[in-house]
Amino acid sequence: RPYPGIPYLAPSARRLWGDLPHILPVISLTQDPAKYVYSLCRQLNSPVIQLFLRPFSAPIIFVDDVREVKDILGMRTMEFDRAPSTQAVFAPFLPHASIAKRTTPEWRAQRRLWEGVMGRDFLRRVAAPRMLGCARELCELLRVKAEIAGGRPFYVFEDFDLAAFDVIWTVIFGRNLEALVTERKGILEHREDVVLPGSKDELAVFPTLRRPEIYEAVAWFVKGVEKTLRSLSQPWHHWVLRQMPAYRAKWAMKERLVSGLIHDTRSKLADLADDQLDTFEDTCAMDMALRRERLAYDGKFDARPPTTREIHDELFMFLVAGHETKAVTLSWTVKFLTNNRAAQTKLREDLLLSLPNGVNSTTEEIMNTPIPYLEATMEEAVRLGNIHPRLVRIATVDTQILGYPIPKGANVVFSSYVAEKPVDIPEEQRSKRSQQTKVNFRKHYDDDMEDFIPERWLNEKGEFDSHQYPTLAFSAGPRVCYGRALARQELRITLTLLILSFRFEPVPEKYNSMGAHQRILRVPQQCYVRLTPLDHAKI
Ligand code: HEM
Repeated sequence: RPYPGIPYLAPSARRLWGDLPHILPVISLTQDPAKYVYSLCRQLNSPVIQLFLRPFSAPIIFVDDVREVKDILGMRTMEFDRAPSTQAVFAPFLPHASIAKRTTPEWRAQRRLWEGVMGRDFLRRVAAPRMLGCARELCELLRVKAEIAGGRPFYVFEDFDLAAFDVIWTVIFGRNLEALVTERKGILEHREDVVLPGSKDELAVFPTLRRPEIYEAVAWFVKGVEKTLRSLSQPWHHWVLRQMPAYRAKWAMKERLVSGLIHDTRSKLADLADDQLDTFEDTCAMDMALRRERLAYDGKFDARPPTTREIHDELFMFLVAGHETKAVTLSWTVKFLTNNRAAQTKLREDLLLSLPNGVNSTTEEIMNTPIPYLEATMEEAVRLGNIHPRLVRIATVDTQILGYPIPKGANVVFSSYVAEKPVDIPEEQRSKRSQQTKVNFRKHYDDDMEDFIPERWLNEKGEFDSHQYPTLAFSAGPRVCYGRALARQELRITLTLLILSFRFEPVPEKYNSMGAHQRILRVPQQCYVRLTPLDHAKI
């Protein structure tokens, strides 16, 4: 039954399959499921609509208005919280991780243990050198592939994914997985198995190699989360999954590995006196969390110490949340730059001007040199890549959004895409705060928002200005993305090295779709590159 007072398509409310018959043609036309909802808001001329997506279930309320969404996520936290549907997706895989919990004092305490991990000192001192090392390895791998491909395009998403996993593994656990090095050696060993068609416009296909066991396990669990997300009965689907021998084997391996690493670190810290613990130089996120845990047990820290199970799941959550997000963002960035040659050239020129040591620049040089066009490119890629288009919440009280009544218990999906032309709303209909925060941004919309234009983030002096438009790609408020500083730093380092190491040449039209699949994230349907390695002496 529709919620009263919220617009919807009348035929959808009378049909078992609700809005699905409307959604499918739009997907085949736009190759992008998110587009249906944006267009329905315009069709119904309302920023708040309801959709019927599952038989015998309550409708889902959808809100598409950047200003109001930012205000609600940031300020109205007593009215909206983590939705049970999101909890149900993560709980079977990460039952004790903070991502699956409501915003309670217990959740806050759990988060507090990991506070320093996204702090500037840890990110610059510990994470940045490792990111630079992995970015160099990624370039080495791509150089080998480009040379073998001989000017043919090839699939690159898995290389980005492997690179992101290598980074998050070493940042979290302080050990080297060396997945990229192993992959490069494997490609060289199996060189004769690469399929090289006669035409340079056809794909070079590289053999699939064995990857580290933990990488394969995490990839398997991520697929499990995706399938659970799509299934009509999430508990039933997870029960089926748990019966599978593959699930049990991977779960047992993951349990052994992560528990072993926790145990080793606790033993390393066990002999340290309190003053030594205070000054101990952490070499990874696990060091930092377990050291803080020891101090907490010694009464030096005012939060309830999280349990070992919570620490275990939080570590695993970082592996899951912290690698595919970055690989997908990098994939979109590379696609945008491939199709915007002028932006790619300008970025390379600015990098060369700002970083005289080019690919040999240090992390300090890459991180501390202001390079406005690099910052603008990243912001624009994150905005337009739109990898997390929906933020799902439950209304915890009877409330309203833009004057539309929202009943307690309703599932509300907030759009985080800053590109659609806003539906006209009288200013007085907005919350007081959203009226006031309007001044925080120069603009909320331009007619070319569907285009990739890094310049939109530069002010008249040519400086990068993050307040040119609202941003929502990492969400907002207490449930804002926990890894955003890490993700931005890694994107900066990796993109710098990639653009200085390769020219991203145009890819044949049939391998250049800008369409997306909606999985947990909004993933490009195609992610191919055609690379010309750059000789720095000659650029
Ligand atoms: C460009 C890359 C990334 C993007 C665009 C992104 C985006 C997001 C968004 C939009 C959310 C909010 C979801 C919601 O409110 O429902 C989120 C949550 C989260 N992200 Fe990210 N993320 C990225 C990278 C990372 C990385 C690298 C990590 C970890 C190392 C991470 C860890 C998390 C965690 C733990 C949460 C859950 C926060 C909570 O408990 O509410 N993310 N991310």
